[in-house]
Amino acid sequence: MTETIPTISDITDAPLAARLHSAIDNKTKPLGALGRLEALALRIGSILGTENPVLEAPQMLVCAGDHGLAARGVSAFPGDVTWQMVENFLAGGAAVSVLARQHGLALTVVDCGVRRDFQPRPGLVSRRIAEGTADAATGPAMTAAQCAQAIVNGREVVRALPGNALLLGEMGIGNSSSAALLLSRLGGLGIDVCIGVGTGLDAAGLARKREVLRQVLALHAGATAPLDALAAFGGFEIATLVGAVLQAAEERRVIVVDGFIASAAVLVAQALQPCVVQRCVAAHCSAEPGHLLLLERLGLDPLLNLELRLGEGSGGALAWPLLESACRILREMASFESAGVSRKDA
Ligand SMILES: O=C(O)c1ccc[n+]([C@@H]2O[C@H](COP(=O)([O-])O)[C@@H](O)[C@H]2O)c1
Ligand SMILES: Cc1cc2nc[nH]c2cc1C
Repeated sequence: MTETIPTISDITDAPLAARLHSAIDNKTKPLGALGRLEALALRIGSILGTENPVLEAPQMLVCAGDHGLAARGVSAFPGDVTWQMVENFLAGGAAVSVLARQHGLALTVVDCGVRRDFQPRPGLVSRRIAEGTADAATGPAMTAAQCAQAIVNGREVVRALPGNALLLGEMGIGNSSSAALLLSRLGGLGIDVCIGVGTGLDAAGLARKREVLRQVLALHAGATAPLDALAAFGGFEIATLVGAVLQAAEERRVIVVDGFIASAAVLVAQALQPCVVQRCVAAHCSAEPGHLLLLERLGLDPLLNLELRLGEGSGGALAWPLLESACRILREMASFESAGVSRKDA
């Protein structure tokens, strides 16, 4: 049986980091001229434990689930959009479907608890906990047992996937509320700065979301431990992603973090096992205002700032070519010595 929380080791390796630094500095370019791509190359080399990293069989994992809280009008869209978008992912028409195809990312969609049954088909993995979470405004979104099961599910799904890179994606109407609540509780921030328009609330909708989330936070004042907060605020797709992050970290895969909601899953995983973040690359900074605050708490610098607020893993897919370029720079760029290029005058 899979344990819920694995121990994630510290992968700090000073001699390897020094070799990577010197390999990057000896490439045919002025010192530091490849900017943040150099830090990215260093990070990927450190995660994969080599000066010649090759990203293999990258996996885009989109976890989907419904939220009881969505019935309280905290989203601009109806809950049915969760299952409709799962169909769209599988039919190949969603943004993440298009971008995953473009970049050669294998797409797996996990039904973690969508309020609708799906016909089995390739690319869909069924790991349903229930037909959506309970309403977090009246009690915990999930039980401790459901939360633990969702984490184990995420671990098992990733364990069965090939490759050494995992891109995180999610879908769930109402899940920007879960992410805001998790950030507030685990990040020690007032709820107001953690809330944004999500799928596009108007001013009245945003005011309603603020009011609902203040009440939810107060109802679960005692849920301060990471797993208690996760169970209180949901959702199933976030808990499944927590398991996916823990498993990928244990296997030393490169973890590409998407927007606000995927990052909230990493925040929970970090609270459980701080070293998971060593394996993470932040793809982008979402337009959802809490995301920047969340990334600061993770200590991650986002690669892109395209004002995305879509989720699905779309930002991870867009950032993917940068990770591939960083690896190619390490593997294929000539050094001053090998190319016979003169160094800077002393
Ligand atoms: O990832 C983000 O930064 C992001 C920001 C805003 C919205 N989303 C997506 O929109 C949904 C959540 O928004 P909401 O308004 O329903 O809470 C969910 O399906 C997410 O994938 C995602
Ligand atoms: C259409 C739509 C697509 C999405 N993809 C991720 N979250 C979403 C929310 C909506 C509403």
